[in-house]
Amino acid sequence: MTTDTKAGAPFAASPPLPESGTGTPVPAPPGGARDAAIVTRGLTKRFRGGQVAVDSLDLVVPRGSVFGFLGPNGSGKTTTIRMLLGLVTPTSGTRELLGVPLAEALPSVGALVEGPAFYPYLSGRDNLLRYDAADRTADPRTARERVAAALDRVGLAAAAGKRYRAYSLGMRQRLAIAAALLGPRELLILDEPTNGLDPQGTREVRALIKEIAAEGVTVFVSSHLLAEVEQMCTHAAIMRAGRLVAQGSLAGLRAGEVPRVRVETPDVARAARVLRELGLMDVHAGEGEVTASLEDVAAEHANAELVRAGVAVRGLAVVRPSLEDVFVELTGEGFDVDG
Ligand SMILES: Nc1ncnc2c1ncn2[C@@H]1O[C@H](COP(=O)(O)OP(=O)(O)OP(=O)(O)O)[C@@H](O)[C@H]1O
Repeated sequence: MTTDTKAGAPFAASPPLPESGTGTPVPAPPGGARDAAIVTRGLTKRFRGGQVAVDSLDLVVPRGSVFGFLGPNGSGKTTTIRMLLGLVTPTSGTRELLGVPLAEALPSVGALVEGPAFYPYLSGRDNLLRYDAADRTADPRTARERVAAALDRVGLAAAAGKRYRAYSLGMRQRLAIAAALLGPRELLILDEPTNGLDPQGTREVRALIKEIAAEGVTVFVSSHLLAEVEQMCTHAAIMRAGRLVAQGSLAGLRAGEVPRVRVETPDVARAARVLRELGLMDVHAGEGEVTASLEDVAAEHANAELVRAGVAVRGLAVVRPSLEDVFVELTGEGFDVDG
């Protein structure tokens, strides 16, 4: 996904046109899908060359969640998002947004897929006015109010009259999100919204996503950054090579992983022996520290036993599993991106 200026390019693509509908609404599967903002069933996209970009995807995105759609580059995130928005026709399977057929839902869905191309010499406000004018469902008489509200919502009210080219990367991306928020939205779908941003811009966009979610909008956001999803999201789905590896709340995803204890000590050999004797598993003795899987042993009990055995404990910490641990556990592979 890119969000950049294409000087002289024709004005940005208008908001996605509704498809003719997806047929019968998908019946709610068990597990709260009735309250879902997005439900897909067997959603599949096979491109003409035979490449299966998305393979039988069953996704349930709870309303009110900030849902991280996580996967390495090429794992099928953008293709899924394009299918959700009716920009790509699925080869098979169904998708339902906001509990109604796609055409009905799309006016309540804001999206940032390929970032809109803004004119560098126009102000943020004028760019949004042009963007709004391209939406044939929007009432031109209320365009100014809509644009002002969207700019205010992303914190650009004070910079509304500034030319786009003077905007920082973060401001540019916030303007793109403002474009997705021109109407009243229940669901916001963002494809890699922090991609290509500097650290400041990334912080701005992450903070904005949290604010929008706090107002009750469900946010579905794709990312190839594990750390980003951990910081920003309440729920996540993990994709790998077009397939869904896992989905759920972050707490639920991590729950299958046993926490580890890390003991800082000069007596690594003795500490490792004590921990093994206590029943801790997967004990690793390193330079000045021992780590082990806690299993059912309470950390304070392990600490007391170490001290009783005469181990000099300099520090002891319980390390909660990360999403990366979950990913590695599920796939046997590392997540091939940096944080
Ligand atoms: N129009 C297309 N024709 C053929 N293959 C495609 C097309 N679009 C995507 N693909 C392939 O489908 C797979 C999934 O791509 P997709 O862009 O959905 O992944 P992604 O997770 O969004 O990755 P990225 O973050 O790199 O865009 C990739 O192997 C890609 O090369």
